Order: sequence, then C-alpha cells, then structure tokens
Amino acid sequence: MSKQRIGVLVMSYGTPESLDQVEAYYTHIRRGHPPTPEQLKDLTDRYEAIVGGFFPLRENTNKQVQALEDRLNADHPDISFTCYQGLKHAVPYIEDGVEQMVKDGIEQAVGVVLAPHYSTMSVGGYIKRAQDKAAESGLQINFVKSYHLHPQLLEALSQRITDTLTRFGDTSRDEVRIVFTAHSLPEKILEMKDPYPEQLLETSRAIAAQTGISNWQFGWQSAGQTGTPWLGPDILDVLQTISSEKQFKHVLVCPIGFVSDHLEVLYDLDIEAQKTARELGIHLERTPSLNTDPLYMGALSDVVYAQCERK
Ligand SMILES: CC1=C(CCC(=O)O)c2cc3nc(cc4[nH]c(cc5[nH]c(cc1n2)c(C)c5CCC(=O)O)c(CCC(=O)O)c4C)C(CCC(=O)O)=C3C
Ligand SMILES: [Fe+2]
Repeated sequence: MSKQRIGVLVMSYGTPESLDQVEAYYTHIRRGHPPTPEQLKDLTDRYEAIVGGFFPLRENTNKQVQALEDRLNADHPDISFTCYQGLKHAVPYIEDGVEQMVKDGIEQAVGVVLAPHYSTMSVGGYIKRAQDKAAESGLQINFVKSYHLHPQLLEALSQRITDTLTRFGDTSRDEVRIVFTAHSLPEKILEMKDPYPEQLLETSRAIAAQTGISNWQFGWQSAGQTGTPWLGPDILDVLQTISSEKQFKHVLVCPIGFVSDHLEVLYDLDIEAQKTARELGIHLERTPSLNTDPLYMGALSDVVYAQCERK
C-alpha cells in the first residue's frame, strides 16, 4: 500500500529578495498603487539598514518550511508530507503554492500560516486567498487558524525569556520590565470583534505564568501610516512611559507576534526601539526569534497533523 500524501501550504507575508525588488513588493502591499518616492526611499532605507544589500530574510522562511517538512515526515513515517510556500506579497504567491500542489497531484492539503495569532486582516486574508484558489482547482484543504497557546510554542518563548534575562546580569527580575509585542493593526478591527488582541494577551499571560514573571505589559509595534488610527500604545511610547512613570531602566522585549527575523524585528526593534532606549538610558534586550527552533517546529507539526484527514 502506498503512503498517504498530504500537501502543506505554508503561508507567510513574504519579503523582497534584493533591494531592487522593494518597489514591486511595496506596490503589491499597496494593492497595485506604487508608493511615492519618499515612501519607497523610507522602506528601502530600512531594508538597507538591516541587510546592507544581502537578504537573509527569505532564506529564514525557506529554512522554516524545510524544517517543518522534515519534522512532519519524521513525526509521521506513515504519511508523505510535502510543504509548499505561499506568500502574501511575493512569489511564489499563495495562489502559486495551491496551483503547484494541484500540478503535483496532491488531493489532500492543510494550510498553515507562520504567525500564531488569528486576525481577519492577516491570517484570515491568507486563508481566504488559499481557499478561493483551492475551490477553483477542486483541491480539498483544511486550515490551521491559530496556535497561540500551543504548549511547545509557549515553552520555546518561555525559554527565550529565561535565557535572555541573564543578559541583565545581577539586576533583580523585578527591575526588568517585560514587554510582549506584536504587529499593530488598524483600530477598526476592534469593532469587528477580531480575536487578535485577546489571543496576544492570552499568549502573554501564559508565558508570564510559566516563567513566573509579574512585571510585564503588552505593547504594539510597526503600525502603518494610513491616516486612520492603529492599535496602541506603540513600543516607542511604551519605552517613554516605562522610563518616566515607572522608572524602569531595564526592558526585555519579546516579539510574540513574529516567528522569524523580519524587518519588524531587525529594524523596528533592534534599530529604532534601541535608539529610543539609548536616549532614555534604558538597557533594552530582545528575545531571539524562533526561526527553526525544534519546539516551534514541533508545535507546527502538531497543529498541521491535527487538520489531516486520515485514511
Ligand atoms: C498583522 C501583520 C503582520 C503579522 C502577521 C503576519 O506575519 O502576517 C505583518 C507581518 C509582516 N509585515 C511585513 C512587511 C510589511 N508590512 C507592511 C504593511 C502592513 N502590515 C500589516 C499587517 C501585518 N504585517 C498591515 C495591515 C499593513 C498595511 C498594509 C496592508 O494592509 O498590508 C509593509 C508596508 C510598509 C510599512 O508599513 O512598513 C511592509 C514592508 C513583513 C515582512 C518584513 C520582512 O521583509 O521581513 C512581515 C512578516
Ligand atoms: Fe506588515
């Protein structure tokens, strides 16, 4: 008897692969409207600041997808898993990934996003595109919607907090303010009763409980400039408040909304937030990204398997 075959559509935001791709990428994010020269320069400068012409970000995603495929096949030797990438704003697009599965003769598939928290605007949008394309091609596909409380995800993040706290030397734990962050979204998601803010708080509370931390709060980061309000407080304001009102001089940022080294982590936190922290005399550290951490891969393997229909 031949092994059951399952295709896994691994979706993520996508990133340019070189500086000259930034314009096309940004135009796609803006639904076909090219950015102004100032907007383009601003984004290109941010990429240049973190990569200096060399783009490791896409490679990080490639490694995660390969590690997940290896992990799924090791966890379930009776099934043959193949992972396909589907990106929101870069090739291969989500639709390309679905099309490739169909070409390869995949009849049963599972979709998962490399972001643990569900929001209609992010994960919901990925799922809709994949679902529409799959329906067109007659492919059966189930989706993982969120996995923000998976024990192995919580364990991986908790370990990072505990490890990174050692960088504060002898400073007592009560003097280090922990700030969990995630990508902000337009405030209008609140009217839509979107689960995103609550899921992020659930992850934060669970990690705090597991690591025995009481001195923590949540903050948003990387808000867009769209002329409408985005969820706050922003991490830069949080640093101000922590310094002026709470008088903490030590801050550990844990970006729970990002699972790998992205622009938001390497620029918005490591460059921009670090600069604000320096100006305020704050010692700021951040937890390393999950990337291909075996605990994270274990969590993904688990939630994907739970969506597989066994023959
Ligand atoms: C919720 C969310 C996540 C987390 C969940 C998930 O991962 O999906 C996320 C991740 C990411 N966002 C990314 C990059 C960008 N996002 C932008 C703009 C936007 N993000 C939004 C939301 C999110 N984004 C939204 C509502 C916009 C406004 C326009 C729109 O409606 O889409 C812009 C435009 C300029 C700017 O505003 O900075 C860029 C360059 C990268 C890749 C960076 C890299 O190369 O490593 C990643 C992982
Ligand atoms: Fe984004």
